[in-house]
Amino acid sequence: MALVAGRKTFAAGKTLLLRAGVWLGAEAAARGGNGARRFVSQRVLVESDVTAGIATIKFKNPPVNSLSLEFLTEFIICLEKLENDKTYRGLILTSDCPGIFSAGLDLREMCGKNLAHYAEYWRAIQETWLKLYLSNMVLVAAINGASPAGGCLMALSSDYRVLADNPRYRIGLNETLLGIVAPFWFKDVLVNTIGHRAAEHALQLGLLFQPTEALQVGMVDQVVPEDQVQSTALSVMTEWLAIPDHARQLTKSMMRKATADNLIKQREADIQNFVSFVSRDSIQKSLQVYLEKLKQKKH
Ligand SMILES: CC/C=C\C/C=C\C/C=C\C/C=C/C(=O)SCCNC(=O)CCNC(=O)[C@H](O)C(C)(C)COP(=O)(O)OP(=O)(O)OC[C@H]1O[C@@H](n2cnc3c(N)ncnc32)[C@H](O)[C@@H]1OP(=O)(O)O
Repeated sequence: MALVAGRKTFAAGKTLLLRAGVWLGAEAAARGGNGARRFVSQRVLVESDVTAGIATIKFKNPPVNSLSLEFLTEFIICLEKLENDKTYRGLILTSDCPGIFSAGLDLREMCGKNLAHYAEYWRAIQETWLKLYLSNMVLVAAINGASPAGGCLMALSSDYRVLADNPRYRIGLNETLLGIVAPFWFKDVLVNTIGHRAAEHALQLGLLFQPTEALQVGMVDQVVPEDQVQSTALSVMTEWLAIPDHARQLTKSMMRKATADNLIKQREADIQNFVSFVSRDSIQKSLQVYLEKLKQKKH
């Protein structure tokens, strides 16, 4: 097992420092005789079935799988490894944290930090989304927990969404409830999924949908009993993998390219927008109040 601290080159010639020890010697991990491999990194678990060509990424960033910079760094590396390894044609995204798919962006990365940090963080968010949204693999989200904001975006960026039937597992882009605004590319992905009118309604009110509502509005494709989420994701994956890759990939690209290009052509401006927005005193105050409310909820 090799622990490395290095540099990861991102688009636009920028680099993201790998702060965390990240395990890159994945292939050396336990490799069963049945074609099963298990990659391990600190915050991202990758299990794979080589024979079927299917990998499963389990988010493992307790307590709530927030998208911290360290988590995103590991996640991007895992995604790249899978994308570049032609063994894998399908990827299931799910969570290792009971009851939470992902709490979305890590609010601590957006509070009380300097401008360079906000820029670095936002670039990692953009990179994660572009890699997910444009993946050549079939992506199925097995949503086994709450999925607000950035967590919802990860699910929406998949090709198919299976949500556990538990009223506590709400999903949606709730940014306005935090006093912030969903970026235009979050909005674009929501519009592509549920249509303009429903997206406008959901975004303005920051709606978090319960499973039956999410199914009704088209935010997820299937709602199943909690203990059937993984098996359903797997059988959906098998169906999708029956389609010839080249035809499916070109079709996916045809459907998604314009949305991704919209961000790609203005990545730097989008970073600057985020930095100037999030560093405003009023926004910092809103985020701090929201974080404080989350903390006090327990007491
Ligand atoms: C002009 C516009 C230009 C540019 C755009 C600008 C800005 C917009 C930018 C970005 C868009 C933002 C996207 C986001 O994703 S923001 C994050 C939104 N997420 C949420 O609202 C979820 C908040 N969390 C919850 O609702 C609950 O925690 C949850 C349902 C996920 C789980 O509930 P549970 O009861 O199981 O746990 P808690 O006790 O609430 O939490 C445990 C622990 O974790 C901390 N926590 C929770 N969520 C976050 C988070 N997102 N980031 C950081 N920390 C989080 C929580 O405070 C608790 O901490 P502690 O008390 O210390 O244990």
